Amino acid sequence: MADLTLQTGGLPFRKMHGLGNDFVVVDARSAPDLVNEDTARAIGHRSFGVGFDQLAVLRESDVADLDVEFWNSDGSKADACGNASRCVARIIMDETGQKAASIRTGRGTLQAVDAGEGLISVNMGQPQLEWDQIPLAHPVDDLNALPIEGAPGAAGIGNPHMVFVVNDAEAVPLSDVGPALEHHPLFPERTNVEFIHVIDRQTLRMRVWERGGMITLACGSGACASAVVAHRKGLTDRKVTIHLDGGDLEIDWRDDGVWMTGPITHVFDGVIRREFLENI
Ligand SMILES: N[C@@H](CCC[C@H](N)C(=O)O)C(=O)O
Repeated sequence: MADLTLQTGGLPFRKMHGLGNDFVVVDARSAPDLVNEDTARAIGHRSFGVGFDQLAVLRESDVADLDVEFWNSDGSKADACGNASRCVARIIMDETGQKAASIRTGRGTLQAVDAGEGLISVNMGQPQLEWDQIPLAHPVDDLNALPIEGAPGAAGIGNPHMVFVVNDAEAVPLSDVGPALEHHPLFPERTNVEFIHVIDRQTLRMRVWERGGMITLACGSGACASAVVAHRKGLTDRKVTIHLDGGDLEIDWRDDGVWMTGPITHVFDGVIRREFLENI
């Protein structure tokens, strides 16, 4: 049973998504702050719970507009979630009426801006390009060509990513190859796994197996890592459009960090019933 002191009838939440990468957002400024590994896993179950790719918990911050914590549906935590960061930025902008927002995550404090036409941009910071920052288990000769079949590249965006350049990302049997790659021993904290193919110097196609054990329709940090790896391999410019299963993200690796721009959707609000939470 979850350790709860629910004063009310349950746990209010927002359901949001960025390109089909979907989130339950719990605002712990006004709702019980009860998310832990067990509640995250239970709420995240698509048949027995609400279902999400990530859960975001919002808290008061003394350095940014909000502090945010991210959980995967397997109950693990993630320091970064690009698409959820864009959703949280929209919440802040709606609350404040401002066109900019700051969000403190495990990745650091991120800046986001309203890019107009329903788009939100967030600066995911400079990529982590040292083996122990990503982290890898040990140094490698070349971060752009890891000693793994297929010579993937690696980059950290606050979370680890392994990026394979392939001839046809559509043809990759993600659910067959994803689990073993997520748990590859070179990545002691597991890893997100992206497969990209180059359409032209400004355009990539990407599919993703996310750490946490799932295929998602989009991964913002994965799109940033893919853009960084493709550029470092000499395949693309610093600014690219990435076609994901759920739609397009624009990634621009600028002097001040990797900016990601795309749409977000607030789908509905709900309340998780007290009885459900008490029986986890
Ligand atoms: N979907 C996210 C990434 C979520 C975290 C990831 N599964 C991890 O464990 O690192 C995004 O939009 O960045």
